[in-house]
Amino acid sequence: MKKIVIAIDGFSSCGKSTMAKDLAREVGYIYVDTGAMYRAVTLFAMRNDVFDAEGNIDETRLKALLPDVKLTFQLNNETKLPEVCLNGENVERYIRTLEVSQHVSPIAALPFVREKLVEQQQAMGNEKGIVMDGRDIGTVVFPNAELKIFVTASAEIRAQRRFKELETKGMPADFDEILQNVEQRDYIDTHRETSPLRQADDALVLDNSHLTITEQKAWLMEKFNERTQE
Ligand SMILES: Nc1ncnc2c1ncn2[C@@H]1O[C@H](COP(=O)(O)OP(=O)(O)O)[C@@H](O)[C@H]1O
Ligand SMILES: Nc1ccn([C@@H]2O[C@H](COP(=O)(O)OP(=O)(O)O)[C@@H](O)[C@H]2O)c(=O)n1
Repeated sequence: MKKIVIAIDGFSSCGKSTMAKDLAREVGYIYVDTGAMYRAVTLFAMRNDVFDAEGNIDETRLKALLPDVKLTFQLNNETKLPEVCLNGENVERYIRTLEVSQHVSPIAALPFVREKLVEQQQAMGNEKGIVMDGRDIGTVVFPNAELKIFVTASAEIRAQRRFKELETKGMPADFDEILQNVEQRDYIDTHRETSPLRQADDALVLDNSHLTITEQKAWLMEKFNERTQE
């Protein structure tokens, strides 16, 4: 069967990585969470005094430090999923906090940050057989991807899903704060100048507001089978 590239984009917290991971596991493809890469750079910026007390970014400082940032992925033996490492340190458990979520979109809007990460993402897709999720995968990273999905769901439903997830992970947060963060990131991600979040013209749209994880998995599997058998 021919190997393809699958690009999954969409709004924050709508289930992109859940779908992407499920499919990759099922068909034996590599899964890449590009949001984790932007989150890791954000964690690096937070640890290295790139933000001032008001949350403004010292771009000159970040630009100077960025060549020292090395992102790699390490397979978790239990979950069999790749986890992001920042200069060799597995930072998976630090990058999903609300604090990182509150700083990530302005960092991801910086062209010099995107340039570095997009280059690494494109190199990972050279051999195909990859499922990548993010905001600009079908539009910028892999404009020729054989299968492009654009996922969406209402902001309230997305915030509820994230709320439940943080609670389960033992990182409880305020629902209104999560909702505000989801809406704020959607705004920044869709309005930034470089590679804004938008649906690729040839993407299939999935509103999964009222789909279960099992239903969305089956939907994606069907699309995958169609594309690989064409
Ligand atoms: N269809 C669905 N119904 C209910 N919860 C879902 C669904 N899809 C994903 N989730 C849950 O929503 C949360 C966010 O999903 P995730 O895949 O991390 O979203 P994204 O990658 O788009 O940010 C996770 O806790 C996940 O288990
Ligand atoms: N390809 C990508 C992936 C993420 N991002 C940025 O990184 C942030 C975090 O991405 P994520 O996928 O982890 O976000 P969630 O939807 O999982 O909360 C997004 O809000 C975007 O600002 C991006 O700009 N481009």
